[in-house]
Amino acid sequence: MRVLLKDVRPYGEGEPVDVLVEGTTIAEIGPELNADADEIVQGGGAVLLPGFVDLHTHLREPGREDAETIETGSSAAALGGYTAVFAMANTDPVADNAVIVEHVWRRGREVGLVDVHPVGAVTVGLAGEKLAELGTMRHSAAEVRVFSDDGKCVHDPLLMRRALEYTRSFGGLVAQHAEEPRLTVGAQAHEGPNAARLGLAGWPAPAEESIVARDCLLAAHTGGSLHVCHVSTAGTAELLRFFKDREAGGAVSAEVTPHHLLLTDERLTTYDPVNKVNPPLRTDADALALRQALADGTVDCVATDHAPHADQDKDCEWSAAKPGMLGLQTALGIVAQTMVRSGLLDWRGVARVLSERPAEIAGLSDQGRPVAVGEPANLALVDPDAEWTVRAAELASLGQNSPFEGMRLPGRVVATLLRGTVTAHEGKVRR
Ligand SMILES: NC(=O)N[C@@H](CC(=O)O)C(=O)O
Repeated sequence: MRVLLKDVRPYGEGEPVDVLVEGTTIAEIGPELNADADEIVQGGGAVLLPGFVDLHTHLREPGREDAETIETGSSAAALGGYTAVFAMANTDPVADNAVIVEHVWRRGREVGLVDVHPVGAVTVGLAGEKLAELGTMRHSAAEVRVFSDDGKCVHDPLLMRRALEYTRSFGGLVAQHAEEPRLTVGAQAHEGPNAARLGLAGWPAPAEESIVARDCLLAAHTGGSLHVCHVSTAGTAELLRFFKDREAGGAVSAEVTPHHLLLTDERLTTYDPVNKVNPPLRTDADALALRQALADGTVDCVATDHAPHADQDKDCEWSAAKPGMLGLQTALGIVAQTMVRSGLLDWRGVARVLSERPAEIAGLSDQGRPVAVGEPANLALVDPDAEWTVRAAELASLGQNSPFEGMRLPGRVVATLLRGTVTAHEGKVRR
């Protein structure tokens, strides 16, 4: 199979070139290639990037196939420019053993639109009491490297220490949902004037920051690898800056979500649960600090925390609604808007935060690679100028809980290629 990408600009730099993909790899790059191809994708000067890697996706299968399935979530991922996603473990049953992670991994392969890497739970049933069989999941067919109780915090410091020590022995990573549960009992919104005015119980910034500080100390002490999920406060960015500068032995990485880059708790006045998410939308100052931290590398990457929910879990009163937002098909647009249009990142920077760093953090050798001859053809082709309007009903996810409904976003994904095969083109998935 030969696919010819015409008139594309790798990393948005220089004059347009053609890129010939042969089999699974990039075979040739040059101006006006005259190659016989089975398929020609017209780029029209669009930006060619390495395919995106999402360290934080909820695919809901097994258990809540009314909200998302591995198939619908994979479609959303391909349409969003992703070539690999990490499926969080908070399914039902929980992905805390080899049988479940192998099921998720196999189903991802059957669908074939994106590499689905299951995340293993850190503790049995996400209960925070006993370590799950991390080594067994590591040595299963799914080869799990990333472990997380996301949705819940591993709040027992001794368990967290053991998880960091144990995963270190096989090059694994603990991705922490940083939320001190004693400080967020009943919490509904960012603790501040808006929550007070609206009568919503507050989720204070130190509930996140105290766990981040503790875990950075534990990572340094154990030499384990910590990844901080969905950083949401300016204070967390400051802590990461401090700990990353110290080079104290452990490896610390962090992600920010598109919604925390763009949205704030000003949106809560309508009490529309589409804006309910964990950690909560915070202040303007937090969002600006997070953009800065992403631009200067303090926060390594963007991860979606794509969290689809069925209508009955969102179309209800605020306190009963589940937290979470769709993210896979809008991530690029929001990064383009908040980071590229603002001048904080160029397209090489976008490749870093959406592809290269997440692939490195997760230890993927065939993703996040340069757009260059001989490299695997995992690619996202992006029209930087095309604006589009978000319509949740038109997104591939089963859940429709997008807070970006009706928004116009720049940066449209024209095509996605997974190992040389076009998985999405002009808004349609290829199966
Ligand atoms: N991020 C969210 O708001 N929701 C996540 C889990 C969680 O972190 O609560 C989900 O699984 O729905």
